[in-house]
Amino acid sequence: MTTMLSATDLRRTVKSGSMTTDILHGCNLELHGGGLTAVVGHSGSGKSSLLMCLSGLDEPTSGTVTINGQDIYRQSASRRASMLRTEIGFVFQQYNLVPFLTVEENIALPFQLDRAKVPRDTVTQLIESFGLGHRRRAPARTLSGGEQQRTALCRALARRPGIVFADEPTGALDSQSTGIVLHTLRRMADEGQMIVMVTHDLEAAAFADTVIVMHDGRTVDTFGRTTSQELLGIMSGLRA
Ligand SMILES: Nc1ncnc2c1ncn2[C@@H]1O[C@H](COP(=O)(O)OP(=O)(O)OP(=O)(O)O)[C@@H](O)[C@H]1O
Repeated sequence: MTTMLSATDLRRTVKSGSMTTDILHGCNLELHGGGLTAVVGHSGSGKSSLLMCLSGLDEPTSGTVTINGQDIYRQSASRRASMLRTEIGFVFQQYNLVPFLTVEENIALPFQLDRAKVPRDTVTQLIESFGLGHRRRAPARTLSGGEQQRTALCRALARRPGIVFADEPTGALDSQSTGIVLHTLRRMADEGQMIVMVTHDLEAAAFADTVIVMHDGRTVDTFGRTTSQELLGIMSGLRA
């Protein structure tokens, strides 16, 4: 089954003392099937907040998020937890690796916690695709930031969840590693994996099938494949 993701009129308000801040106020999207989607927007426009709401990690104040027609915030806590484990993968800006486990062991860990068989061939293919073959037996605490980021991507993708959400997946990478990651994400999307990434890098967004533009807590536009130059023009038209 190809995964479908939709969000309708998502709003997220946070309260701190007597202060109320609307960080999302009107986000809508509809994505069908696999493919790579990029969420772009100026700093503070709400990209990471949107990703947290879409992925089931932060309940919106109002609005709905559906995955394959199921409203994820209207499920029981145990059902939502199970959806998070089986249907959704997330790569955070902090990579959340276990420092004393190796690259391979970190990727295998979610399977072991679920008492599931580790798909060794998939793990090996991912490690090679993301250029980590020479570091596979290195403990995570010895990895560079970019290597940690790529290990976290492998860990999320190894389970082949319906959707992988990634917050700035190339944020800590040099240009060579950025190229490896984007080409690998592009290939996986072509093979049917749905990937939704937040990025401030318009060159990275140009790899996506769909580009969602955020501004001031709202999704303001959606484009098909586009170039970084076109995106630069669109972004400069938005008030920073
Ligand atoms: N828990 C919170 N409490 C108060 N304000 C918050 C909270 N979370 C986010 N914000 C504010 O909401 C706005 C959107 O934040 P968010 O991190 O989603 O933006 P972003 O587009 O991902 O930014 P960046 O590109 O800089 O990472 C920012 O102004 C941020 O300071």
